[in-house]
Amino acid sequence: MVRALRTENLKAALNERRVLRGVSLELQKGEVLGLIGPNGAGKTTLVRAVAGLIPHEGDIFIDEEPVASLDRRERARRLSYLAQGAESRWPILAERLVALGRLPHLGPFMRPGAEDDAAVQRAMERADVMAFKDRPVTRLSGGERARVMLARALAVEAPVLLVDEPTASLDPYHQLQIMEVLRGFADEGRSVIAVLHDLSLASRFCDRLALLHEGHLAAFGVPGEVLCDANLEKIYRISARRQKGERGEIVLPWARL
Ligand SMILES: Nc1ncnc2c1ncn2[C@@H]1O[C@H](COP(=O)(O)OP(=O)(O)OP(=O)(O)O)[C@@H](O)[C@H]1O
Repeated sequence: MVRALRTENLKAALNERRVLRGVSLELQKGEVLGLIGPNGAGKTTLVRAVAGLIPHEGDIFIDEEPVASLDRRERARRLSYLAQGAESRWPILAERLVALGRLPHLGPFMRPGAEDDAAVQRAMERADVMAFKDRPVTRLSGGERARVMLARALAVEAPVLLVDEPTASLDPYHQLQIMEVLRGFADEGRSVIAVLHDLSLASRFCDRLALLHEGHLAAFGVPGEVLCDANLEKIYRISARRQKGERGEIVLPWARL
């Protein structure tokens, strides 16, 4: 297995509050890694630190290169990020918004070429948003807009994709579709870190899970192990039922403890 990304003792503070307390994890090529944990555990802070959006201590490597050695454009080509609840306030047409995902590939004064157009089409087809391409994003439903924003992140065609709660506002059909899109993206040899709250989707579609709790990495491994009864009880304060799936156990949150 080849590593796509790793963090070493990653720490971050927000307004002097220590939020990440030394997280070391790694992402393999071809892997979907689910980043899970209760509200406030530090998941968004971790992906924002990896995306270079907040100051941090510790090291981040992409393809074994320290990200600190990459310029902004190169970092944006290597790592695509979809923020939690990403929105556009401007009535830009959906296709134009997706095309913004190609900006890291364009030099100053360069116009998009055939390869950029093809990447935009691929991303829109994957996210199932071709039907909205000529509509202003401000006139789409929340779930439709969320898929357009995902298409923008996919259009970068970066080796590493970071997505923060990509299924949050989607109906069950599109939740499954987006998880299949992320799976397909990784199966092509790219890598995904997805912040997820839905433990059944996480256990079904992710290769491994990183469980954050109070800024620490509480568990890291295959879903069945990370979502063991003891972790569910201690960290999530729930019990679960389990079902056999293609990749191991699928965990269905069942009762509060
Ligand atoms: N700007 C801020 N200043 C101070 N503390 C913050 C700030 N933003 C977030 N926090 C705190 O940092 C902690 C981690 O927040 P973060 O958003 O990373 O959690 P999360 O795991 O993504 O949570 P959720 O599942 O609720 O989205 C929380 O306790 C939160 O209250």
